[in-house]
Amino acid sequence: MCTAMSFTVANHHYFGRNLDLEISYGQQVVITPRNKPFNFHEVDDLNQHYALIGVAAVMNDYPLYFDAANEHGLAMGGLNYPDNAFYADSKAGYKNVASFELIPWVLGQCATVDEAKKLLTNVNVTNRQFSPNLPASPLHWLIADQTSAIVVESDRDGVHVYDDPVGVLTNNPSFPKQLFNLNNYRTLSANTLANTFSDQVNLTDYSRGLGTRNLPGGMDAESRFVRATFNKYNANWPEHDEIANITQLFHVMHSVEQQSGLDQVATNPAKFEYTIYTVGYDLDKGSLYYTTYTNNQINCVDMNKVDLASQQLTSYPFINQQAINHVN
Ligand SMILES: C[C@H](CCC(=O)NCCS(=O)(=O)O)[C@H]1CC[C@H]2[C@@H]3[C@H](O)C[C@@H]4C[C@H](O)CC[C@]4(C)[C@H]3C[C@H](O)[C@]12C
Repeated sequence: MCTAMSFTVANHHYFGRNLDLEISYGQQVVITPRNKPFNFHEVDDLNQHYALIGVAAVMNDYPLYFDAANEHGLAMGGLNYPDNAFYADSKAGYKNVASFELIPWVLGQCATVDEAKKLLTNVNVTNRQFSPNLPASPLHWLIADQTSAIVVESDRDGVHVYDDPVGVLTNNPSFPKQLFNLNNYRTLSANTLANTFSDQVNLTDYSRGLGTRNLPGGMDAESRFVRATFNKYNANWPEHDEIANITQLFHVMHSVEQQSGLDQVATNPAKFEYTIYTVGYDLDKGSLYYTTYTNNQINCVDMNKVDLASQQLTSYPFINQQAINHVN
């Protein structure tokens, strides 16, 4: 499972993502500069494009992005959508883009969600594999800029592009069902509540936080969708303090993280999914902040510190070593 969300705090814009999985693909933080060509199989190559920063597995010098943001503050993440995602063969008259090409194709040439929506009209997400040992993954995608968000789902009946008014995405079921399910939680509250049970029954407010008692705590994707959305909208944001905002963003993302041991992998019962990494993109500055499961310290990679006019990928392996601050 995974969780992604966009945040806007006063005039600061962020995009967060947890990658929950039991295996690693050797992913790193990867910056693709403007002149490193993106070659696609059926749509036009992008020889010059917007620069990207994100998390990717680099195979044959090709960045297979899990999530990324471009220099204009458009961000995108691919999240598991098993049993629902359907990728078709190439179809005449469509923009045929393989699932693994979608992130560079969109972020390479769109600066905003509106531009992405236009580009995505008439797209057909194809079932082409990157290589024989990397079959296409069943994904859906969250795309967000500083002001809005959309979700892209390629189902059996075609590609859907939904407005995402809450800027959150997890996994199954499909996005419209996740959004509708929020209605079931409309009485959740971060406030101290009155007794609406009955004025004939004496019920006391015996503990702080009772308004969140029915906030779902599960690892499942529906629970995380509700929890992530509630926590995002109710978190106090310091607004003008960048470090405090980043810190709060990580608190929200970690409120839906998967602790190892809680989510068994059905096909491999000895394994458990866990939050391998959490990223928080500063969409205004082009910085990527991250923590990993074994390193709670927030690390930062700034895309503007590399030569964005070059042609070479720059990769930074995740720092997984826990940094304990020994005080005596
Ligand atoms: C599985 C990952 C999503 C995390 C998630 O939702 N896990 C839940 C697993 S489960 O439902 O609970 O079983 C996704 C996110 C990005 C994906 C990767 C990226 O799409 C990049 C390439 C794309 C290639 O087609 C396949 C390998 C791959 C390297 C993908 C492997 C895998 O599908 C990743 C890592």
